[in-house]
Parts: sequence; C-alpha cells; structure tokens
Amino acid sequence: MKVSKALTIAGSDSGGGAGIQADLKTFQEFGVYGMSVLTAVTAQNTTGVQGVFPVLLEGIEAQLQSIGSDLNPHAVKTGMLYSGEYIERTAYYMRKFGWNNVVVDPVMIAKGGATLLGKEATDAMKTYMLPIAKIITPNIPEAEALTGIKIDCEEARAEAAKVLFDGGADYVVIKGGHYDGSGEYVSDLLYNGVEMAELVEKRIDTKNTHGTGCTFSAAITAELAYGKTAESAIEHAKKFIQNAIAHRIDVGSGHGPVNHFVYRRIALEQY
Ligand SMILES: Nc1ncnc2c1ncn2[C@@H]1O[C@H](COP(=O)(O)OP(=O)(O)OP(=O)(O)O)[C@@H](O)[C@H]1O
Ligand SMILES: Cc1ncc(COP(=O)(O)O)c(N)n1
Repeated sequence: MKVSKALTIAGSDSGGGAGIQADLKTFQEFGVYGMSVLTAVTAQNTTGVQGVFPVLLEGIEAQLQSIGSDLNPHAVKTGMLYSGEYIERTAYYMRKFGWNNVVVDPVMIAKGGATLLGKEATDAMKTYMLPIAKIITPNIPEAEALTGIKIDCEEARAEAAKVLFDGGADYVVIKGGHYDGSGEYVSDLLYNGVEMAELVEKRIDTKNTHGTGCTFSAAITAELAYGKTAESAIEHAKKFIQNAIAHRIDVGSGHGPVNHFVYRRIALEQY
C-alpha cells in the first residue's frame, strides 16, 4: 500500500504536547506516515520548559541525509531549529533533496516564555528558511520579530504578511492566538501575494493551548503530503485545531496539550 509521507524537523517535548511529539501524533491522526529529524531535546511539561539540550549538528545532518537518501517525504515541516547555524545547515539539506512542499513554523519562544531559538537566529530564518517556505505560520510575536513591525492592529498584521511574502514565502499565515485575548473570535490572517483572507473561529476559553501552533502546522503539512492545495490544507488544519482545542483532555497541572486524537475520539463516541 502506498502512503503519503511527512517529515518534521523539530525539537522534542518530553511532555508530549508540542514539538516532534505533537507533529507525529497529528500526522498519524491524518493517516500520514510520519518521520522526524530531532534538533534538540527539551525537558518540558505542562508547567514549562526545565531544560534545552541541542542535538549535535553532526547528528542533525546525519538524520537529514538518512531521510533524504531513502524516504523522500511528500511534505516537510520545521519547528524548533534552535540556532542560526542549525537553520543554515537544515536549509542546505532541504535544498539538496529538492523538498519544496515546506511548511515553516518559526518557533522562537514557548508559551511559558522559554527561548527555543537564539535571538541571533532571526536573520538566518529570514535568509535561509523564508525563501524555501511554501507556507510560513508565525504567531504574532514571531511575525513581529521577523518583520520588525509592531502588530497592534489589522493594518499592521497585513503589512507584516506582505513583508514575509516578499521575503520568499508563497503563503503567509499570521496566527491570532496571541491577539486580543479577550475577543470572542480568534482570526488567522492568510496572504497569498494577491489577497488577504481571514480564517475565523470562536475563541475557546481554555488554558490547554500548549502546542497549538505545532499541531496546526503539522496538520497543514499532512494535508500537503496528500497533495492538497495550500489553501485547502490551511482551511482543514484550522478546523482540526479548533476541534482539538474544543474537545479538551486533561493532562498535567499547567497549560495542557490539545487533543491530537480528537477525530478518532469523535468517531468512537459515535458508536
Ligand atoms: N483559545 C483559542 N481558541 C481557538 N483557537 C485558538 C485558540 N488559541 C489558539 N488558537 C488557534 O490555534 C492555532 C495556533 O495559534 P497560536 O497563535 O496559539 O500559535 P502558537 O503561539 O504558535 O502556538 P504554540 O506556540 O502554542 O504552539 C491558530 O489557528 C489559532 O487561531
Ligand atoms: C520542542 C518544542 N517545540 C515547540 C514548542 C512551542 O509550543 P508552545 O508555545 O505551546 O510551548 C515547544 N514548547 N517545544
């Protein structure tokens, strides 16, 4: 049986809510064969990040070479890339193997405030990752860091989306989870170089939002692996993350994860 294959290049979250674990769980939920290149190990749980331990650069290159020489993913996503040097080498291998269905989630800071990407790496993200990104999915603080634009209104968000498009991404999604936390709705802005569109859903009042960004971008990647268009992949991923936040599971005492197996659970509940 032929299957669609997706690769995540990201950090490990020992707590299982974000990073590689969120990505692989999401790939599985979408029926896509998941593969991983680990960039860093984090000691992490629902209360925060207790430690960050990068994988040797040599180890990252070896993993990329192993995947590229044999497994040929249909789509690839990046998450926590740790440093400018790691970004540059990762981009090199992505180009070398001709991976062009690429979703870049420019992970910089964990929800609890821990730094997951060195400040010096912002330039590397712009130089090496933006030009190979089919879709880039920053949250508001990440879009601000990448563009230098303070996003405090819709015009500023649209301006930032244009700057990221001009930097080389084919599609820009600036996520609204961090935007106006008191609003009734949460909106993500999608820009394809021609028009701006808003993806709007009801804001769910919950503290279980750990890993929302990872899960959302992994769902987009899974859909791209199936051969879906970018627009349709983003739309479906938005519905998935909404369901995964809404059908909450309770794990840990802090900011819990989203429900990665929500579709399976809904299917089981229907019996
Ligand atoms: N409370 C919420 N209710 C509904 N949707 C939400 C909520 N919080 C986030 N989202 C959605 O989840 C997705 C991820 O957005 P968010 O802005 O939280 O990304 P992020 O900060 O990169 O996530 P993380 O860093 O936690 O992985 C977006 O589609 C966003 O609209
Ligand atoms: C390994 C890893 N990658 C990404 C995130 C971002 O997720 P969040 O902002 O929800 O903490 C994380 N916490 N850990």
